[in-house]
Amino acid sequence: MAEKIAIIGEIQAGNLRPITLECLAVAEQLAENGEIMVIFCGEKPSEIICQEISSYSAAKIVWTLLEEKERIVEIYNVSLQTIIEKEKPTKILLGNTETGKAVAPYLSEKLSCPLFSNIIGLEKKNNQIAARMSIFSGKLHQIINIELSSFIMTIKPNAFTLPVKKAQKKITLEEAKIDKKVPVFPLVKITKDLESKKDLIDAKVIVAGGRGLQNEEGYHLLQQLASSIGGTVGVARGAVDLGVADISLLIGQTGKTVSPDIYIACGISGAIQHIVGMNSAKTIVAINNDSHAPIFDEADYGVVGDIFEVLPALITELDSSNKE
Ligand SMILES: Cc1cc2nc3c(=O)[nH]c(=O)nc-3n(C[C@H](O)[C@H](O)[C@H](O)COP(=O)(O)OP(=O)(O)OC[C@H]3O[C@@H](n4cnc5c(N)ncnc54)[C@H](O)[C@@H]3O)c2cc1C
Repeated sequence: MAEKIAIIGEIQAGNLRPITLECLAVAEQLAENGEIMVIFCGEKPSEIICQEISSYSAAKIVWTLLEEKERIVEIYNVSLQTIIEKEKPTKILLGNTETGKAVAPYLSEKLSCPLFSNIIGLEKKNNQIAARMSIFSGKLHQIINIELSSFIMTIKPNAFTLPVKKAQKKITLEEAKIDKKVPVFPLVKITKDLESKKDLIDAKVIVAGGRGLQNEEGYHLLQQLASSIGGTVGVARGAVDLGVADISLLIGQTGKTVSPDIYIACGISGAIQHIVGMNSAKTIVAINNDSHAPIFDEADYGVVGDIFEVLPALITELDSSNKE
C-alpha cells in the first residue's frame, strides 16, 4: 500500500509552530516515496506558511476555516475526522501538544486506529519501525517495534531535528468545506493570556522562577533577566502560590512540558513534579541559595547564591554585553 501521511499542522499567532516541521521530519523518515500532506483546521495558512511547507516533502495542504466561536475541541475534532475520512491517510502525525493531546485519542477511537504517543525517536528498517517513546513523565524511554501499516503518532516537541530544506516546489492547496454541527457545549468567551507573549512550549530560552523569588521585586528581576537574554518567563508552583505569577506559566506535572535549549531556574527547589516538565532542556542552569537543593542534581551549571544578588549582576553583565 502506498504511504499517505497526514500531519495535523498548528499555527499560532499567524506563524507555523515548529512542531509541524518536526512532524514533517518524521513523515520524511516514514514516507519514502509516499505522499505527505498537512491539514490545518481553523484557519487558512498564509502564503508564507505554504511556501515554507513547500520547501519540504509535503505535496498538499488541506485547510478548513473555523470561526472563533467554533474553535472548541468538539467542532475541531469532528472537522478533522471529516477531512481524514475523506483523505484516507495511512499514518497521522501530530504534536504531543495541548492540541495534539486533545485530538489524538479522539481520532484513535473514532477511526479505530492505534495511537503511539510522545515519540522522541524513530528508526525505520525495512517495514519495521522502532519508535522511542517517553513514558512516566519522561522518567523512562520505551522502545516499541511497530509493524502496523496504519497508526496515529504524537511527536514530543523539540525531540526531532528540523528537516533539511529543499528547493520550493508547487504544492496543492485545497479548502475542505465541512457542515459543522451545533456544539453541545457552546463557547462562552475566549480570554487571552496577556503575560506570555511567546508560547513556553516553543521557547528556546526559558527563565523560570520559584518561591525563592519571594515577592514582586523578585518576579520583576526574573522578567528583566528574560528580557536581557531574549527568553520567556516560566514558573514553578512556589511562584504561583506566592501570587506573583499566573498559573498559565506553570511548568511541570500539572503545568507545561518544555524542552528549551537553555533553562535558567531561579529559586526553584527541584521537586519531581517540576523536574518532569523541564528535564529535557538541553542546558540547565540553577541559581539557589541552598547548595543541597535537588535542582543542582539536574543542572549543568549551578550558582549557589541569593537571587537578589545574582540576578542584578547577571542582568547588568548581559545588558552591557548587548550594548557592545
Ligand atoms: C500532584 C502534584 C502536582 C504538582 N505539579 C507541579 C507542577 O506542575 N509544577 C511545579 O512546579 N510544582 C508542582 N507541584 C508542587 C511541587 O511538589 C513543589 O511543591 C513545587 O515545585 C515547589 O515550588 P518551588 O520550587 O517554587 O518552591 P520551593 O520548593 O519552596 O523552593 C524554593 C527554593 O528557593 C530557594 N530560595 C529561597 N530564597 C532564595 C533566594 N533569595 N535566592 C535563591 N534561592 C532561594 C530555596 O532554597 C528553595 O530551594 C505539584 C505537586 C503535586 C502534589
